[in-house]
Amino acid sequence: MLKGVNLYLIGMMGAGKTTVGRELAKQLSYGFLDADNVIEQATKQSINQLFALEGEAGFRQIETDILAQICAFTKLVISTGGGVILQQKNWSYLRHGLIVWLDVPVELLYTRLAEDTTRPLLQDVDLKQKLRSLFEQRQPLYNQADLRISISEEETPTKIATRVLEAIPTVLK
Ligand SMILES: Nc1ncnc2c1ncn2[C@@H]1O[C@H](COP(=O)(O)OP(=O)(O)O)[C@@H](O)[C@H]1O
Ligand SMILES: O=C(O)C1=C[C@@H](OP(=O)(O)O)[C@@H](O)[C@H](O)C1
Ligand SMILES: [Mg+2]
Repeated sequence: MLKGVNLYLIGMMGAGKTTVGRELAKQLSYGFLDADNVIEQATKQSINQLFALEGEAGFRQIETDILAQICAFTKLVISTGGGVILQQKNWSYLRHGLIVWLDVPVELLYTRLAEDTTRPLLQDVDLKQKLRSLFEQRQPLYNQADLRISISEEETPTKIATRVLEAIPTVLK
């Protein structure tokens, strides 16, 4: 159906990009890459360490460099980090493939991320407030995806992956 074209998952932290991406790759018989994971392997640093060492700006540069390399490959599901949409340049890489936005309400993100310590932007802040403000800033950018999958209440990753696959034919030219 996709003829080898890559599928890029975008959306807020906690939307399930990493979890659903793995499942989608299985269902599509595609390879799977999580961009944050590739960054961690390439730099031998955790995302937390990278933010501490390089700042967010340094992390964004690495993220762009990694995306530039990943997009040269085909037959991949790529789960991006939630902030990938912030850099205009990244869109030129994402547009090599089909871009799917997992749109999950802040309330649900909050319940998923309340105990999380792996996302530097969410530490030592009012979590709900921070998620709200990030969503407000980023929503217009996520909205540039080819496909939006709205997840209003908890569904299994398998179910969500199936919904994505069912929706893809509606946006293929
Ligand atoms: N469909 C789902 N149902 C229940 N929990 C989920 C679902 N998708 C993700 N999660 C959980 O939410 C958290 C964030 O998921 P993750 O895939 O890391 O999101 P992202 O990569 O978009 O930040 C994880 O603890 C994960 O297990
Ligand atoms: O939204 C963001 O700015 C970020 C999202 C994270 O990935 P997930 O979206 O997979 O949590 C990770 O790239 C980093 O902590 C920054
Ligand atoms: Mg992730």
